[in-house]
Amino acid sequence: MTQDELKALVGQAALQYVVPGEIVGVGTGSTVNKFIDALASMKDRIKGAVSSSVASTERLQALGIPVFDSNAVEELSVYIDGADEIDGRGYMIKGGGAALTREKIVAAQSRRFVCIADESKLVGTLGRFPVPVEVIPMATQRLIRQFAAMGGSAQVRMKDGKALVTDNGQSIVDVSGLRIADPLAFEDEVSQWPGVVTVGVFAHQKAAVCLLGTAGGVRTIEY
Ligand SMILES: O=C[C@H](O)[C@H](O)[C@H](O)COP(=O)(O)O
Repeated sequence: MTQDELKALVGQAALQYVVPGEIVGVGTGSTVNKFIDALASMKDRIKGAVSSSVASTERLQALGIPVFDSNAVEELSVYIDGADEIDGRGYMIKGGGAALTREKIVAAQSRRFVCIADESKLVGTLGRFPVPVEVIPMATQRLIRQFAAMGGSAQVRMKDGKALVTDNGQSIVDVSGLRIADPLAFEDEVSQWPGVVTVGVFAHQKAAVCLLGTAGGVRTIEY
């Protein structure tokens, strides 16, 4: 099976976690796009979605799925999203699609995070994928130096020759060369640095379940 087929497989499998009659939290990315397409088949049985990005909102609305503001909803039963890496404890790196801040917000208002990923995303220790960090642009260079001091190499993410601008009007730095043995401590530390909006390590908002797409089918991992 191709990676795209594995993504479609887990996108479809995630439907079993959607609670009929409720609003579902929806992440961002190529795997979630498969989930959104599958969700269209049950759009008449759900109230709608809270979305984590402009891109997902547009896709949901194009399929006729109502999108609610996160402030209009107190708690969601389930949040479904992909990951750039997930480890054996359900800790993740996210933000390869630059949507990490809104993803963390919607994950935080959800009781259960269901991660959908193809098997290439499963790692022993987080850090092979450069950690995305959303930052306030005026803090970028100082933060790059702070990451260097902890052994990382941070680069501003570019798009069309300019610093990428997130849905929230901020920048992203991608930090490579880190080995994140203690994701909770890493998230806690970096989140406190002035100028950091969101660090793309999801330890406090970790996955409760991972639906992993493998050549042998969907493997369900509960944490
Ligand atoms: O910002 C993007 C998100 O964190 C995505 O969930 C993550 O990058 C995985 O995306 P994909 O399913 O495209 O690999």
